[in-house]
Amino acid sequence: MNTFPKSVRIVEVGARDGLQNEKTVVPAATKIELIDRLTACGLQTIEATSFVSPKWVPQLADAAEVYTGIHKRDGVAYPVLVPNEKGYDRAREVGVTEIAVFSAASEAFNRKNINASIDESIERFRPVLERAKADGVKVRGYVSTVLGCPYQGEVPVSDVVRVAERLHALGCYEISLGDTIGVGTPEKARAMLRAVAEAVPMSALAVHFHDTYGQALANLHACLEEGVSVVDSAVSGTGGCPYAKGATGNVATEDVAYMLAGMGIATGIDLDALVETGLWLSAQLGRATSSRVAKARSSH
Ligand SMILES: CC(=O)SCCNC(=O)CCNC(=O)[C@H](O)C(C)(C)COP(=O)(O)OP(=O)(O)OC[C@H]1O[C@@H](n2cnc3c(N)ncnc32)[C@H](O)[C@@H]1OP(=O)(O)O
Ligand SMILES: CC(=O)CC(=O)O
Repeated sequence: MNTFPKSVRIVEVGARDGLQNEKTVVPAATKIELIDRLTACGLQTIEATSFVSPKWVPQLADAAEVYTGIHKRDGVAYPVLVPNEKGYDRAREVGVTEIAVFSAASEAFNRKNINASIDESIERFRPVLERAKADGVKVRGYVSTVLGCPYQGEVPVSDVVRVAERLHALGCYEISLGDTIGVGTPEKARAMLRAVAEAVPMSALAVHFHDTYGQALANLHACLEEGVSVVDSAVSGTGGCPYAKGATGNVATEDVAYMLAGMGIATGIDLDALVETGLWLSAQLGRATSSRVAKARSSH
């Protein structure tokens, strides 16, 4: 007997994960239009940008301008990535009410990505979480490299569990488990999620699959069967991390929404509007969409 959820909340990460790895800097006005279009598609959570160092991720140096420019709809969350207190200060200056902190299950990746060990990153997040609690700001936590690391290779499941548990204990209301380089396969993803769910309640877990090896939808299906009900994805299948070479985009939101609709699982998303938004974005980026649903719908 499966335990598929009745509804799924999709966390749209295209404006952040999707655009952080672009070769050219996408203009702030385009980012703002993208987020406004995504809002109109019925998404409940739209990650807007990152308040990280512009030296490390110049593509998102316009975070304040983008966050200020978007037309926020009541009931829709617009979280942003924050790596440290400086990022928290910058985010709060423009009125951010939800943030995400991010660490990894692999030491090697964490060092490359945020110049810190896992322990150091958790200590860096501690004052951020304390201030967020006092300010009434919600905090999500990411664990990257949950199914493989570009530098270390295999990542023990016990390392994923440990970091997820620590972020949850620190006060993150939800932990997103990221297959940063898209190497996972369904039964490995299922086993990893089951192990984490023994330490952190399933209701506080999300999954985040990159599609490098074409396994993301299958991984997702296995995790939905385990009962996860929050899924990260990126419109048009954009995405990638500048510090995880070789990884391709996230699973496309259009493809996730189509699969979930076919399974009778509610998302609240207007698929036609989303496909249109993804095609608009790929035109802005000057390349074809990576969404199979968008390709199928635009070929006839
Ligand atoms: C899997 C994924 O997709 S994860 C998301 C993608 N990856 C990322 O976004 C990587 C983000 N990483 C970073 O921003 C960096 O590694 C940091 C900020 C976390 C740490 O970098 P470090 O160089 O060790 O930071 P450090 O504290 O020494 O500061 C260095 C400079 O950056 C500035 N800085 C640090 N944090 C921030 C911030 N949040 N916002 C703006 N500037 C910052 C400092 O002021 C300093 O500037 P200066 O050289 O002009 O004095
Ligand atoms: C922070 C993320 O974007 C998650 C990941 O891909 O590891």
